[in-house]
Amino acid sequence: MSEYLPGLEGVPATQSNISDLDGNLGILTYRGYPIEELALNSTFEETTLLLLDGRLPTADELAAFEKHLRASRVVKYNVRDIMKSLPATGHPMEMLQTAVASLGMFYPGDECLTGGMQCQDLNYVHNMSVKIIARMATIVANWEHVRNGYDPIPPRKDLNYAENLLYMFSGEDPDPLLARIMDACLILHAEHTINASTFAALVAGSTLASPFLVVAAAVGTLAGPLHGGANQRVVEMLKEIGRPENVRPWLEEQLAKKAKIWGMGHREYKVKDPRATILQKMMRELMEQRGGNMGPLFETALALEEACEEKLAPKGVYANVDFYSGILYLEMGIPPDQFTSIFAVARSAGWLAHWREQLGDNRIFRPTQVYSGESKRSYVPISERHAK
Ligand SMILES: CC(=O)SCCNC(=O)CCNC(=O)[C@H](O)C(C)(C)COP(=O)(O)OP(=O)(O)OC[C@H]1O[C@@H](n2cnc3c(N)ncnc32)[C@H](O)[C@@H]1OP(=O)(O)O
Ligand SMILES: O=C([O-])CC(=O)C(=O)O
Repeated sequence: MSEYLPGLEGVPATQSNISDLDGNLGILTYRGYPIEELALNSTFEETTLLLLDGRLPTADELAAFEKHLRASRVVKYNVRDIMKSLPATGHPMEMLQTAVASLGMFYPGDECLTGGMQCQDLNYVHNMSVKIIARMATIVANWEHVRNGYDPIPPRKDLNYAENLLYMFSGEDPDPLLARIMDACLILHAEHTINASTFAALVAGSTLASPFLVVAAAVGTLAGPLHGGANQRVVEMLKEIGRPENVRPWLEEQLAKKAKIWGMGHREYKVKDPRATILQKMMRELMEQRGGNMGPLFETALALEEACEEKLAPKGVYANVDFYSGILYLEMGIPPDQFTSIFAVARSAGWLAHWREQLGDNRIFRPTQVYSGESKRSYVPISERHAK
């Protein structure tokens, strides 16, 4: 019998050439390029094409891709009507999963199947990927207005992906610095090897489900607080702590209760997540640009990270990507329950790159289990059963 490893820790579930990480050194690369270089020099559009195609595009290729993305932003009014019918009190990730799945209903067909085999049509795979990645931002930003009883703000073709995302939230021309920070955030969140949501996407993709359902499966998986949903919890936690001087007694109490410290810990990293280092630096630079006052949330986060290092570093638990992202999103006017949706917008690039890779050499995911239930027994008529 094979050994059961809870959470599949250390079990290779796929072979991929999209991204790689070294959890002991805190190194993350997309297609071989260090994340620090991409965050500094690339754009979300260019990084997306890198993830999808495997190489950095030429200027012409990038321009054509950007044009295609810009032309694909509008969401059909039927999808907006579905969104309008959803309760405003629901979580934005539930709306996002519903809306992405419903998008697929407008593009029916069995293009994923070629004579019962996986899709070999790279044009179809690329076009569907562009459709989904472009519309993710529109759906997420539209929801902000729909749930507040307003008409959504239509996308603009003259703005890049990050600028347009911020514009669709606020209705105002985005601040160039905040737009550049959002662009870097999207790059940092675009891909991360075989995390839980990417695994969910692969499992769905391996059944030859449509790309809309692949992404819907991944959105649902990202939503949980042990994964992407942690970014919302981090800001709620920092607000609860309130001030840096409250950190230590609060932390003692949480650890005594064996409670989770949101934004801390990672299955793969045994050092600080390199993305958290970049996000923290961006937050510091933003605050310095604004006169040097770090603000209570950021100061509390810095104090909490320092206190956690004493208590949790011996277990290899350090800040992960979700620890500083939310504080940055707040500065951009994004409400906390939309933080994970912004993560999903970015990660759609990685999910679809993995979908394409999976289709290239597909075999359905069907692992085995270690059965731990009763051995064979005979059915008991209801009249002969007794409460225990
Ligand atoms: C984008 C992302 O998904 S990044 C991750 C976002 N998630 C979070 O921030 C939620 C908080 N973190 C966690 O729950 C975990 O660290 C996970 C889910 C990320 C990783 O889980 P696992 O790899 O299964 O680690 P596991 O839960 O076994 O933790 C190992 C040890 O570190 C401790 N630990 C791990 N994370 C934390 C934390 N955030 N707070 C307190 N203790 C922690 C565990 O209690 C455990 O201690 P023990 O050995 O004394 O029992
Ligand atoms: O890799 C993981 O398990 C979670 C993570 O950091 C991500 O998906 O970005």
